[in-house]
Amino acid sequence: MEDSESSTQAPAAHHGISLASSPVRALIRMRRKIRTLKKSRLQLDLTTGRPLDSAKASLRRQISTDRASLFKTTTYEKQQYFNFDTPTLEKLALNNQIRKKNRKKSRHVLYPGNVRKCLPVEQKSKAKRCLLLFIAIVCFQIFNAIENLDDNLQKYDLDGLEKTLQREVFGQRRAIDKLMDHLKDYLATHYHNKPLVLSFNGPSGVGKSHTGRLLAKHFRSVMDNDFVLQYYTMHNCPDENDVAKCQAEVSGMISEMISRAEIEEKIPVFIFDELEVMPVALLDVLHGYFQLNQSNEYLNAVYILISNIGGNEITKFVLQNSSKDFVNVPQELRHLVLTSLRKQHFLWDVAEIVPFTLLEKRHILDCFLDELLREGLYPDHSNIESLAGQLRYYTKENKEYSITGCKQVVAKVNLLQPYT
Ligand SMILES: Nc1ncnc2c1ncn2[C@@H]1O[C@H](COP(=O)(O)OP(=O)(O)OP(=O)(O)O)[C@@H](O)[C@H]1O
Repeated sequence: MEDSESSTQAPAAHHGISLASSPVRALIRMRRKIRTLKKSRLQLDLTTGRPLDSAKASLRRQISTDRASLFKTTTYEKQQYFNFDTPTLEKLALNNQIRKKNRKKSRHVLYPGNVRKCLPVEQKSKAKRCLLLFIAIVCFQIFNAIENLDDNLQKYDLDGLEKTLQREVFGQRRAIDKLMDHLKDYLATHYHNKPLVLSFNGPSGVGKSHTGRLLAKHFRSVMDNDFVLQYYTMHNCPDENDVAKCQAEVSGMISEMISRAEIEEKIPVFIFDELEVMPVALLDVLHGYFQLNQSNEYLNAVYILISNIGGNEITKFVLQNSSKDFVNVPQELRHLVLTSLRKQHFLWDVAEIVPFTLLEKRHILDCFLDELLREGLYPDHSNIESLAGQLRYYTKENKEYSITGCKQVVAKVNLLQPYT
């Protein structure tokens, strides 16, 4: 009855299935076969009861075959029409391999297979260009600033000055180094927030005024004989009763020179010597120019204050530490000198101390040799030795330090008869 039912339904079903895909048709057939097999198995059971196992086995085989064919149709072979070909083991293995290969390949594929592979075209960024331009401008500005610093140092020929001082000032290497460091730092730029105030201190005859004279000569030569003031207290203001006049003179000279220097973008150099005898009223005037609350042009100036104040402290310190070789001026010595300077006036509070130390006998020999040559005399070594032997020395740790420095050298040489 079912058969007849299925045969009557077949055209309608067939019509529906024809629209469906082959896997659906395969499923329907499988269902039908299973039903038929079940039916025949039941019939056998009822009649003999024996071939149940073989019927089961054949049923399983049939189902697995159908499943395999179904799998093959849906997954492995893209056939247009379904068939009942049973796939062999080799075929299945081959299919597995193909599937694995396809999977592997699919992992690497980043581009569709039917188009050319090429890298995306890089877009030129405007921001990047602007950044590069900005970096170039900054580099140029830095380079320009460095060039300007060099320009300023060249303008004052500080290398030339250093060489002159090293050649003509004996036994004061540390003082010269310190002085040059300050000058190079300050004169590298034109605009400053404070004036440079340097104080030369040391015992008599060790080269403080000598160095001041060399500085004045140098800056006069590089600044067209202008913007350098040399002030000797005993010469320019010998009478204490004339202090008010001296004050007005000093103020006038400083202000006038600063105004002219500002127009030419130059830094004036003021050298004041013999400050140990300078009246306090005049020291007050100088102190006024070292203040920070002045108009800008007054902050661009170099002041050099020369005195033998603190000379005794330096002599004591050198004799006590004769065995030590200091690379820099010790802080302790600076403090000693500053203490005795403050007793005189507080204008040294803002000053950088440059201590000039005692000269050794070998430096005195250099002074004699230099002076003899200057005077056009024959530099006989035994003559120099005997002249240097006439001076007085402190003896400490096998070293001889001149008590009067090179101060008497000129006088001794002047007594010599010219060589004929
Ligand atoms: N270190 C030195 N190198 C070369 N020459 C020197 C040195 N010290 C002194 N002289 C010579 O001695 C002379 C006197 O020195 P200078 O006037 O510099 O002494 P000073 O240290 O200023 O002493 P004072 O405080 O007594 O004035 C100078 O003209 C110079 O010729």
